[in-house]
Amino acid sequence: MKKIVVGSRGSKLAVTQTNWLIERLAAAHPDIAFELKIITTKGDRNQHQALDAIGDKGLFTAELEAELLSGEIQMAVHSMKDMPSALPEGLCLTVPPMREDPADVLVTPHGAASLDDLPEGAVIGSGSKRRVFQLKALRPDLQTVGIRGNIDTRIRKLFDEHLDGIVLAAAGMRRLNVYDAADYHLVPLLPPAFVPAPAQGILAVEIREDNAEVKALMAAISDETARVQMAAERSFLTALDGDCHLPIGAYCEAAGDAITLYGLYGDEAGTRLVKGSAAGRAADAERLGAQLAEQLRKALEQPESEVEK
Ligand SMILES: NCc1[nH]cc(CCC(=O)O)c1CC(=O)O
Repeated sequence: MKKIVVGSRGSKLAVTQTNWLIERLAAAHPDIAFELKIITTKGDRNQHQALDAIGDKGLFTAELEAELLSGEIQMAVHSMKDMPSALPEGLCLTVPPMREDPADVLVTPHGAASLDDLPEGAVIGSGSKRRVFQLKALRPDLQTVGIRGNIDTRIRKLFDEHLDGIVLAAAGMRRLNVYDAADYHLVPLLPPAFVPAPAQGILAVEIREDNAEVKALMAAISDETARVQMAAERSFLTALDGDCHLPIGAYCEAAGDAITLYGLYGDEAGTRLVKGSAAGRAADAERLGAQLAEQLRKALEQPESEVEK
């Protein structure tokens, strides 16, 4: 029986979503054995350092990419939103499988029904500039504290550190089956009002460019809408040369062939944050991303631009 080795980081989320993908591939290709291989990355070994402090690109991907290039694994699975915008020579992404929930979600111990229900001066845990600056634009009285660790750790810190809330990706919570729980409450922060990270909820399947065989295997479980959304959102990110030091968000709404891309861009200090949108056709997804990026880059340079409410 032919064997395909699928590489993944060892975090609970990474393993869960890689197994999700393997199950789908195995169902579509019963004659092939798909095998999980866990690979530790530099990002996994530096759990307690702030991401900003480590800060190099490919923190969670470099070791997997080395094993793709050497042929030890044939596929590497990541969260698309953690993928650097440029891939190493010789590697590419396949068309992705169906997208999970793209929204962010505020997790609270109080049972707040909306952001407005949070107490005055509430303390929210998040280390993401995109999340923090958007929250403060909506509720300027909110305080924020940095928080790191995997999803379970962050949920534990919500209680241990007596926070009023944390912001997580709905996708990760749903994949780990912790979206519904008795001891906390959820306030979905829905796009386009609250803009998620580019490609949040989409899985990246990275392969060698010359491996037509695995590319063809992925075709059986690929999703055209996710492909178009990924093209538009990632093109926006790439055009802004985005890294995690800047607040950058993008969400592409797709209704058949008609797409609308929503973007968020700001400066490092969060003193300026601009939002905008551009509409077009699915075939123009990449061009739309680059065009919206240019529009927002210019808007941010205008002295009168300010934090949007
Ligand atoms: N930054 C970590 C990370 N990378 C991917 C996800 C969730 C899954 C996804 O967005 O696809 C998360 C957790 C989070 O942001 O809450």
